[in-house]
Amino acid sequence: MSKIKIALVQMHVEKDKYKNLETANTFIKKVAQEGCDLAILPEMFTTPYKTDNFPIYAEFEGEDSFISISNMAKENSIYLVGGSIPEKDEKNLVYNTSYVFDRNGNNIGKHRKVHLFDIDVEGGQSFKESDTLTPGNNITVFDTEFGKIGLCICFDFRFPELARLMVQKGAKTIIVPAAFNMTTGPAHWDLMFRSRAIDNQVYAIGCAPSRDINGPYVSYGNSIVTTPWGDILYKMDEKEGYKILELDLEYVDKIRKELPLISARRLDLYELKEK
Ligand SMILES: NC(=O)CC(=O)C(=O)O
Repeated sequence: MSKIKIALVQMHVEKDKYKNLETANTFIKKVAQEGCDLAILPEMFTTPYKTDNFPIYAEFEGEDSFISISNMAKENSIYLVGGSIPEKDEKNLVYNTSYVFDRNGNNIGKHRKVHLFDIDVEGGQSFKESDTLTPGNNITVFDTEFGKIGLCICFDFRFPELARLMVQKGAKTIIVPAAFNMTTGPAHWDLMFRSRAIDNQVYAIGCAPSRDINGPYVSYGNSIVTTPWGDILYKMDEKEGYKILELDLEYVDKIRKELPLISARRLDLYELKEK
């Protein structure tokens, strides 16, 4: 299967977790009816993006949000990258976790954000995920009938090594539930997606919450798809909405053949390894 219809769901996130799950459900039904194969929700779509909220909204794997995302996939017979949600473990450590479900609602992927978003930009955005979150330790690639897809969360995508390791594991597409802000978004969002796409000759897909200027963290929005050639195939604005796009995965092979980068690496001189 070389063509995949993906949907970006740039939803509004509010305080009520169950209202957020309902909003996601409404969008997922709609994009499935319009023929989408795989839908993507934003980073931390069950809670306003605020460190204090994460432990309060956190759930064990298999609890309400997990079940609800799995049901959305199953009832609509689509692959679903469930943005991310705060997940807690038996030691009460909290992670920023993305779950992926197949068309039968089976959990086929899980990524815990590996690089925590700790920044302090003078005159701009400050944030410290490590106040309440613990980083994950895995590089994540999941399998579909459309081939292998890499998955990471927002700040993770700033680290070129991680994207390259996903590609070394076979990814031709990389999906990134994300939430840039009004300091880093205008400066780096497009550039980061285009850079990772060119470096790795992949489709790079970012899905963000819509912008809420009254929220504790103002999301940049602008959910995006960049091509293996580095073009922006599509970019949303800041408002709530969705977009379905067809991606041709043979285009990845074409670009990799015409402009060989992955195959032309000097592995006798340097090497990147997963530990
Ligand atoms: N929210 C993030 O993890 C990252 C982000 O906003 C940025 O890198 O900028």
